[in-house]
Amino acid sequence: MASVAASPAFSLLKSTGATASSAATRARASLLPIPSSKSISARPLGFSAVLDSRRFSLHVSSKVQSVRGRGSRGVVSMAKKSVGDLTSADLKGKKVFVRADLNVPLDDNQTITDDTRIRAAVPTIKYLIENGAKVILSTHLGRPKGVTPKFSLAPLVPRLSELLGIEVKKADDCIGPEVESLVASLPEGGVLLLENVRFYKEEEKNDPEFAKKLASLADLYVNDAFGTAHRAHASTEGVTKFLKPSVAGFLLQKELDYLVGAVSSPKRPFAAIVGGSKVSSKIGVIESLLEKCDILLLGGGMIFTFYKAQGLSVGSSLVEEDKLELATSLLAKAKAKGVSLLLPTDVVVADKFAPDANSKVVPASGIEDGWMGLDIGPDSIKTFNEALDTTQTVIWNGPMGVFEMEKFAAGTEAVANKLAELSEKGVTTIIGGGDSVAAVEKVGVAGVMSHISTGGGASLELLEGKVLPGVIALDEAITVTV
Ligand SMILES: Nc1ncnc2c1ncn2[C@@H]1O[C@H](COP(=O)(O)OP(=O)(O)OP(=O)(O)O)[C@@H](O)[C@H]1O
Ligand SMILES: O=C(O)[C@H](O)COP(=O)(O)O
Repeated sequence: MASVAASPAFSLLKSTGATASSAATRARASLLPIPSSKSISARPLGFSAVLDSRRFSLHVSSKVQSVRGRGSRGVVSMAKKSVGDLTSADLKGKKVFVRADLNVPLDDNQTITDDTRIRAAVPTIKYLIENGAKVILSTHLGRPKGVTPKFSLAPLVPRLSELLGIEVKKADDCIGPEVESLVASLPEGGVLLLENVRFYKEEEKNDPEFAKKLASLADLYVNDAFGTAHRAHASTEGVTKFLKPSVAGFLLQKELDYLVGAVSSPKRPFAAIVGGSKVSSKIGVIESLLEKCDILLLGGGMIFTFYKAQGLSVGSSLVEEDKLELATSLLAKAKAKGVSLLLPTDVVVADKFAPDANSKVVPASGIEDGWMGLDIGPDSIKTFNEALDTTQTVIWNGPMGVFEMEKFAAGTEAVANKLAELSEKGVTTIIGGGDSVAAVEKVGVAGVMSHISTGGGASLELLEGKVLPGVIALDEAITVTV
């Protein structure tokens, strides 16, 4: 077999074995849905190939679906390079700049109220520690304007240390002599947490000089900050120009695997559930999913724009008057594409937007003046459940109603419970960030879903089919072996 190196990634891929039992392959295998089709067509970056599907894993970049595999026609591998492609030979003693998204919520006492993002960052950091790297960990917290004590990363240190099982050191800055000396004394397997990178306005400006200073601390770069991958900032994008290799962390890879991979090559039937407040904030997502899904279930505040576009009365429900034509065109598009688009047939209406409002269930055609729809009704839940029962892949973004108020939470909770039930039966269930994640957590079924995104804005942009700057900047891993 002759090997053709198609990018600088080749030597690393070759050393770890593109299809062998590398940590990368193992990590991906545990995360990935195995495509069911016999042959897979990949069209990445002007390169296309058809593989036999005897032995492969599937992973993706934000721009392309990639396939890594060995078939009778050889090996083709196209993806963003992953931290798992780096072995201890690549990592031992190396200073690795890891950009994570540890932007966690803190209460007034500076106590972390949800550590999901810290836990999600652990696999990459542990992998680096175990392979003898010196980890220089960077993140933002909040949206500070300059140095702001309440946005210091100090409250994160104890939880990070606990989860990693080592004492994490913290710097009081993210660049400069003090940081450099702390990096110099960092042992192999040690972790140094840099102070909030957004204390410098240069971060969000993606200032090249600032990026260069960050990069000068390390030998190579790992981006695991999926939640911030839609931002072209110095620590997410700028540094890649100065650090090679620049690779994806396990979390970033997993998010891409699900939000692009499983959505682009779903086990079918594939259903998308889209809710939330306004159709205007979900146009891109709906349009993109209409290209891929078999069933589209709509809920949340946006349905009233669709109702009104169909000539129904919506009382004082949320309506975007300037999106009526758009709603009509989305319905037509679904029909033209053969997508089964289901709008709720009944709704829970209230006489005011308040937890103690009077409420009742009415058919979609029966919303009276003075009443507003705040949840989908029981008939709709039944119809949605029946539709979901036929599926093999489901992605959900946006609540079905005002789930923050108990009276209007039934629709959202029903979807969360249905997805949990399906997940346990082997259906791939993906929760695409934002309030749907909060709903799944509230119902207590987060643990059974196939994937819960750690990104709000980033997951929306990915579902809209946008290229994320923090991903596209990473090294390609393209190998062709014939
Ligand atoms: N019928 C409704 N009327 C008014 N608001 C609604 C209705 N249904 C849901 N909402 C509200 O929509 C909000 C969520 O909408 P949003 O578009 O932010 O969805 P999301 O999933 O959180 O998206 P993102 O990922 O962008 O955060 C919730 O606060 C919920 O109360
Ligand atoms: O919480 C988030 O969505 C990410 O951490 C990105 O934060 P930002 O919206 O402040 O860039």
